[in-house]
Amino acid sequence: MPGIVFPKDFIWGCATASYQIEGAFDEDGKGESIWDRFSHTPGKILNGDNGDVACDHYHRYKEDIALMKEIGIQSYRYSISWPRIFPEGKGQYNEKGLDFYKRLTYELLKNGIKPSVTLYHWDLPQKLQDIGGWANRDVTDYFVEYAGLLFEKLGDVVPYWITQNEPWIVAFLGHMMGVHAPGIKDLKTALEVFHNILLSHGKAVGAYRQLNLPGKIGIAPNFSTKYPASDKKEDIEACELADGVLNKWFIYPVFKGTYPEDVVKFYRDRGAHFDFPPEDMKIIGADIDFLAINYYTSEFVKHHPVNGFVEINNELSQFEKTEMGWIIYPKGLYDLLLRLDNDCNKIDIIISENGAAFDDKIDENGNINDVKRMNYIKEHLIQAHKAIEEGVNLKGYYLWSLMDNFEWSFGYSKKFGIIHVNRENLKRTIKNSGYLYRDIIKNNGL
Ligand SMILES: OC[C@H]1NNC[C@@H](O)[C@@H]1O
Repeated sequence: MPGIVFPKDFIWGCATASYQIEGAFDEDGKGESIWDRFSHTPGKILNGDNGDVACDHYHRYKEDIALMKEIGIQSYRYSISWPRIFPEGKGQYNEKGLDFYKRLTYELLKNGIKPSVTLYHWDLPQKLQDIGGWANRDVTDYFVEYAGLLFEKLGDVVPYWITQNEPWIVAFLGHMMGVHAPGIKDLKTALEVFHNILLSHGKAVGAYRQLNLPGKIGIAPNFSTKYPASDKKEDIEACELADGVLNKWFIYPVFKGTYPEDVVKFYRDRGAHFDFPPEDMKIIGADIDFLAINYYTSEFVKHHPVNGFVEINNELSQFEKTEMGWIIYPKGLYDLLLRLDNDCNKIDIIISENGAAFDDKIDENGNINDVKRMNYIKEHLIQAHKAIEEGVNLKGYYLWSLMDNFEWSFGYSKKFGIIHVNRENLKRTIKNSGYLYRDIIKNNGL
């Protein structure tokens, strides 16, 4: 493979999220989050794991930033824990909580690492869940109050802001499947939550614009590319529906001012319809500076007589899978990038998450030769580069994740890090994938 070189100003980053790495779940005035509540509820998380300590990043952030510097990370995507800032979700803010993020942000800047801040990565203050959570439209205004404080306190030094992480996961895993916090299982609630999260995003973008800040603001949906399992008409239609439920359900409201009609009908036919003021769509469609995409895998789709579609990756033995059971399908990233370039008016795109969980082995010398993760990274970067050559405005890549961390309902059993974290003593060890990433960054390519 001839040397692949990315554009000279391409951003090489890595990503984490507050609940997954910080720990200090009740320290310095932090309020309870819905993930504190969920992970403290017996039976919700594998092995009874929780984020009480996590990777103790709250206390070890300087050590972690030193590791980022050793690898050469140019930008660090982290999320802010809303209940650390507003323990009750609104009202009086917690100076000590804000101080942690000031210290973290300035330590990054001191080390020449660009901060990329995600305002919401799932840890809603429990007090807001107690009044309905994201299904309560008032929470969109409390989100703007929270975002506004951070814009005011950090907006002059943080160049990249992401309003919401994976609205679809929050809405459907948290409010329809019940496998994420707050553990609700109701389709209508999930649809209301999804809408309110997009509404909160649009309102926060509006607030950001009012302040004339020097940075850029976007949103980070999760996408996966859908392929029909056969060229049968019924499978092609099923694939269209699956693409609508996940991908179009985000793209249409944010970029086309409406929800996709076929999917609205799909939900209405299942007794779930939600109403909202039509002027919401203008707010949701606020102009953003970049689209941040989280891509891990793709799905092959078949017709299903009752549900309309079924995803059949579990039956596909021809693809290697990660520890999450997700097929490794790098071309899905290329196809997604070309599609988004077309559907989203050639907007600047950042890959805000891409990575893989594997069952890493530590050798007798304490080294971790995680070849599968190294191959995953290389293969996806090759596809990303192909998309750039096709004219896609891809501006950066944030690897998920900097370190092994709390993988939601799977607890600490699934490891995505390029840095290993010993669960006994929290010792950090850079894996061979971390050294590979160091070389990729140094060479600005493969
Ligand atoms: O499953 C891997 C990642 N996916 N996107 C959201 C993150 O919080 C997850 O750890």
